This record gives sequence, C-alpha cells and structure tokens, in this order.
Amino acid sequence: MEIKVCGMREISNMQDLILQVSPDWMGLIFYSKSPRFVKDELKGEVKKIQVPKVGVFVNESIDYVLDKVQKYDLAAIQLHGKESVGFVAELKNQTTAEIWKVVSVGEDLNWEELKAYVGQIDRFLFDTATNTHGGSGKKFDWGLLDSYPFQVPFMLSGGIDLESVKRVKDLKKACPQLIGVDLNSKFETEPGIKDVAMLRNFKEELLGLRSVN
Ligand SMILES: O=C(O)c1ccccc1N[C@@H]1O[C@H](COP(=O)(O)O)[C@@H](O)[C@H]1O
Repeated sequence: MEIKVCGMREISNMQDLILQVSPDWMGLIFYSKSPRFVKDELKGEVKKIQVPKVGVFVNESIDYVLDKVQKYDLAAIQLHGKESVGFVAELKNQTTAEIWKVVSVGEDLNWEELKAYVGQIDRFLFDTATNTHGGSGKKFDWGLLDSYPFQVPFMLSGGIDLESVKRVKDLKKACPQLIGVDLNSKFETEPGIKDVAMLRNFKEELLGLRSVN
C-alpha cells in the first residue's frame, strides 16, 4: 500500500519526512487559499527533494498546472476541483506526469458520472466533500467504496488518522484497487507542518511492522 504525505511547506520538515518515513509520494498544495500553500520561493529547494512529488490543484488553468510541473519536477498532478474530462484530456496531451482525479464524496457516489474519466486518468482519489475543497480532516462513508466498479486504482483520503489503520486494511481486502492512502491534517502540529514520528507510526502499523493497539 502506497503512502502519500500531503501539504508539506517547509524544507526541513520535508527532509525529516524523507529520512524517517520515506513516503511513496509527497504532496504540495498549489491552491492559494489553503494554509498549506507552497510559495514559489521554495521551488529550487523543493525540486532537489528526492521523492516523487504530487501537485494539488483546484480549478486552475492548464498553463498554471504545467508551470508548476516544470518548476517543481512533479511526477503527478492531483486535480482537486471540478475539472472536466475535456480538461483532463487536454492536460494529458501536454505532460507525462500522472493525472489523479479527485472525487469529492458527499452522501452518495454516482459511478456513471466517473466513467468518462476512466482511460484518461492514472488513478482516482476519494476525499470528503467540503467548502474548502480539501484538508478538512473529515471522513466520508468509506462503505460507499465497496461497490467501486472500475479497474483503475484509487487512493483513499479525508481525515485519515493513526486510528484508521485497521479500517484501511479492511477496505483494502474488500477493494483490491485501493492502492494507497493520502495523509494530511491529522498528522500536523500546525497546518502544513507534519508530525514525522506520528507518520512513521502510521506507516509501521499499516505495513505490519508493529501491532495496532
Ligand atoms: O490540505 C489542503 O489545504 C487542501 C486544500 C485544497 C485542496 C486539497 C487540500 N488537501 C487535500 O485534502 C485531502 C484530505 O486531507 P485531510 O486528511 O482531510 O486533511 C488530501 O487529499 C489532501 O491532498
């Protein structure tokens, strides 16, 4: 199971994370209203960080996204707004970075609406629907994913915390397409600053390197 740690915005915190947790992905928020927004003055240092980086975007233009892909050497683009299939197709034509489409989940899930993205994206990412678009720390009803109908892999997100490990493992048994988890606000000392020890504990429990209490 892959681990993405999202919303990093300080170089020393990123370096600690890489050394102690070695996540599969590190997420950078390029949404200016977020308290985890990454300022371009960091681009030189961030580019040197040796872990695949995911840029998180909310309803931005193709040019804005491509500019960040180039400046930060992004391996994946997480589209966290209402980006259409047409937008995704246009973006896909202009980059080799992976494209992850976020599905904001409310009371239910309409699989028909997602069908058109299949074949255009590399993975779905399911997060809780909120006014702030993301980083809410709130979980949705993960049981809705039991009927996931596609082969394309997906990530789980939204309020995942240290106590979620068992439920994540159970969901993986029910849905083998679950490829990873996205960890964010539940592992912070303040917005954008991660508690690296807590993240390490999560990883060890998830991978079965220590037992869940
Ligand atoms: O974290 C943010 O500030 C943010 C802002 C706008 C869009 C996405 C954002 N983060 C993403 O939100 C989810 C869930 O985070 P949480 O665990 O509920 O705090 C995660 O995918 C982040 O990439």
